[in-house]
Amino acid sequence: MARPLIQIALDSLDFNQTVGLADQVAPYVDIFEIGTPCIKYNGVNLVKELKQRFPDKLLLVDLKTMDAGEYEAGAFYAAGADIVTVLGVSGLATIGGVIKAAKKHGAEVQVDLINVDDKAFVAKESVKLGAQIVGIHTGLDAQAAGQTPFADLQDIAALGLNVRISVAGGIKQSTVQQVVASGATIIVVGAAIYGAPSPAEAAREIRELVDAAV
Ligand SMILES: O=C(CO)[C@H](O)[C@H](O)COP(=O)(O)O
Repeated sequence: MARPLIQIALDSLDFNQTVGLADQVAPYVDIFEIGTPCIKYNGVNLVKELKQRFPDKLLLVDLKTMDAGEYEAGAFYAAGADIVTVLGVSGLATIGGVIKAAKKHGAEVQVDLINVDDKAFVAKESVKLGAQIVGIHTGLDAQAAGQTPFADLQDIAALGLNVRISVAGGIKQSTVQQVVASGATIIVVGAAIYGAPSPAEAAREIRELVDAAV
């Protein structure tokens, strides 16, 4: 099994706090995710700053695009994004537009299955269109209502699609090995790292647990 990648969700609105957190956890993570509220607040300048400071990290911009896929995503790929997210609920035309923009920049696309009813259908069609990653995602509001991503992860992994599977939604030390065993190859962690007394220590623990699970 290839070593799963760890993605830190940088979900603060504050530019300097975001860069500071990235700096603290950099030794333990593979992907910096600029979270949706953060990218809306800070825009392309933050993409450029993180790319310049951390050229060896993958940079995911969590646009959660809903329309105008090629146009919206293009600017973020041009600024340095390696991966941009598009919503599965947006429809295949929008997903296809983001894939077109990604191809122009030699970059990748993650289709976020958050709130998609027929996740298997959208995952299969996204792979046919050329998406490299599908995201199983229980959002922050759904987490607050008690939902988790675990059952959906198992269902999508069981399809055996030729695609990387990302999982997000309250993943923490006690669940990280379970999601690796279920087939996730990108493990997204936000609050369990940035909300910890020592984010660097929390990220180090997650790294050790993920590596031990392979
Ligand atoms: O994309 C997000 C919310 O829409 C979050 O960044 C993602 O859920 C990861 O954060 P956490 O680990 O705190 O759930």
